[in-house]
Amino acid sequence: MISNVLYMTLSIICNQWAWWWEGSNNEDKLARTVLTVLILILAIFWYRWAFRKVRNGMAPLPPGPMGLPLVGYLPFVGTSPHLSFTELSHVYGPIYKLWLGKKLCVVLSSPLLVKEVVRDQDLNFAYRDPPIAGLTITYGGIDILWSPYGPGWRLLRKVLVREILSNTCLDNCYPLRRHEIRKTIRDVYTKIGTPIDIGKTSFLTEFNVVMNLLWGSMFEGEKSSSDGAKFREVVSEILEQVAKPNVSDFFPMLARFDLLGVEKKTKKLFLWIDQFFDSIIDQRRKKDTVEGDGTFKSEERKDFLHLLLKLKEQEDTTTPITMTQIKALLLDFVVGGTDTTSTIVEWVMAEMIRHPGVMKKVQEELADVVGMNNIVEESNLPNLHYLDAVVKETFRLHPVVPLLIPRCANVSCTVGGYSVPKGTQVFLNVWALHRDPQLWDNPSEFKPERFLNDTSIWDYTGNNFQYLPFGSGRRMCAGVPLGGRMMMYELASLLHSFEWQLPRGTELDFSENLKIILKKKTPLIAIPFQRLSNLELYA
Ligand code: HEM
Repeated sequence: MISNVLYMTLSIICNQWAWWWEGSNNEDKLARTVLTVLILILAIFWYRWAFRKVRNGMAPLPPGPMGLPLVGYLPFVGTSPHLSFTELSHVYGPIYKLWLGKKLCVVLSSPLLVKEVVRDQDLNFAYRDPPIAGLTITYGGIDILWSPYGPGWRLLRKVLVREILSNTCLDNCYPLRRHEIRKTIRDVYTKIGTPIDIGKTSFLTEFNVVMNLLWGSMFEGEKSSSDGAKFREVVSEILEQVAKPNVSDFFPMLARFDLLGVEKKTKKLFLWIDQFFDSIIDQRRKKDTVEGDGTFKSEERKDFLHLLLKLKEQEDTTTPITMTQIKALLLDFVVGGTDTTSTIVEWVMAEMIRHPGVMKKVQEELADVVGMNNIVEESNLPNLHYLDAVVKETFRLHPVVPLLIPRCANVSCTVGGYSVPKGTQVFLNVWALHRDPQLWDNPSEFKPERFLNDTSIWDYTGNNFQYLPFGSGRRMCAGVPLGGRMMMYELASLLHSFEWQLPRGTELDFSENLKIILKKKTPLIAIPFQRLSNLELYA
C-alpha cells in the first residue's frame, strides 16, 4: 500500500514537472537532472522519516508548536511556563509536545491523561531528568528528589516516610514544632501595629521548625545562630540555581562549557553545605555517644539527625544507609520542606485578606474549636474543617509546584494514543487542571465551600487526578504528613492570635513568580493586631 502511495506521488511529480525537462541546452539539462535527483533523494528521506513510525506500528508523536530550528520552543516559553503551557493546551489539546533546545517535552493537562502517567504506567514514568545544578548539589543526584527509580531511591524514601515522618515520630517531636511556633507568635506580638512581611516571617518560622526537627538545639548560641543565618542564605541560593533555566540542561553537548556558570556556582554552594553537614553530624555524634564507644545513649533526644545516625549505627539494620545518603536526605528535607510550606502560608493569608468574610469564618471556627483563652495546639487541627477548606482552595488557585517536578519516560510508550519516546520529559500541568472550567464551577472564584461538600474526595493523597497540589503516584511529595501539619499549625496560630489588615493606602497584588515554586511576585505586607485579651497567651 505504501509503495502504491510512493508510485503515485512519483507519477504526479513527473507529470507536473514535464515542463522542467524541456531545457534549451545540454548544460541546463545536466543542472536540472542533478537538482531533480537531489529533490528526489530528499523526498525519499522525508518519506522514510515520516512513515517510519507507521511502518514500525508506532503511534505518532503528539501534536505541538513548531518552534525554531535548534532552540525549539525555548524562546517562547517566557517566565511563566505554567501560563504559556496552559495557553498551548487550548490550541493543541490536553497532550502536546514541544522541543526545549534538544529536549523533547510532553505536557499533559487532563485528569485521564495524568492518570495514565502516574497510575496506569507509573513505573515507566517514575524517573526524573535532573538539571545539572540538582545533580551537583545532591551528591550526583542520590537524594530522593532526583534519584532514578531504584533501590537507592526506595531506601531513602522508606527512611523518610516510615522512620522519620511516621505519625508516631511526628507526634514525638511536636514539642520542637510548638517551640518554634510560639517563638514566632511572641515575635509578631512585639511588632503589633507595624507592617510585617508575611512570607519572610513564615519562611523563618518554617526554616526554624525544620532546623529544630533535624538537629534540635544544635543551633543555639551566637556562633550557631550566625551559622544558621548563613545556612538559610545558602539554601535560598540553591533554590535559585536549581530553578534557573540553564543552557547546559537544554543542550547537553554544551554542558562542559558551563556557559551560565550555574555548575560553578552550585559547586561552591555544595562545598559549603557539605562541610556544614559534616560539622553538624560531628557535633551530634560527640553529644550522642558516650566516651566514644559508638553506642547511642541519649534516647530522650528525638530529632531526626539522631534517628538517622541511630539507624546507620544499628548492626542488624534492614536499611543500610550511607553517610552521603544521610546528607542528601537532610538537604531534601531543608530545601523541600521550607519554601513550599511558607509559600502556601503567604498565599492563604493573601486570599484571606482579600476575602475578609472568609477570614472571619476561620477565626470564628478557631474561637469555637480552640477557645479565646487558649493557644492553638496541633491536636486542634483535625477539627478546623473550614480552615482546611480554605487551604485546599488556595492550593487549587495557587498550586505551589504548578508543573510538579517533571517525570522522565524510562521506556518508549504510548500516552493518550500518542508516542512518548524514552527520555522525554513529561510535565503534568496542575495549574491548568486546577482551573479547568470543565472540571470546576467558576474556576477563578475563591470558594472554600467547594471543598466542604464531600471531604472524602478532596485530600492530598493524589488519588483524585483533578486536584494534585502534592503530585501523585510513586514520585508524589514524600513530606505530606509534615507539610500538612506545619502549614495548618502556623496558619491557625497566626489567625487565632492576631487580626490582620493591609497597611493603609496599599493594595493586594496577586501576580506570580515561578521558579519551580510559584510565589507571590510582591511580598505580602500586613499589619497584625492583638486578638486575644489574655496577654499570657503571647508569652
Ligand atoms: C506545603 C508543603 C509542600 C508542598 C506543596 C510540596 C509539594 C511537592 C510536590 C508537588 C512534589 C512533586 C511531586 C510529583 O512530582 O508528583 C514534591 C516532591 C517532594 N517533596 Fe514536597 N511539598 C511540600 C512539603 C514537603 C516537605 C515538608 C518535605 C520533606 C520533609 C518534602 C519533601 C519532598 C520530596 C523528598 C520530594 C521528592 C519525591 C520523589 O521524587 O520521590 N516536601 N513536593
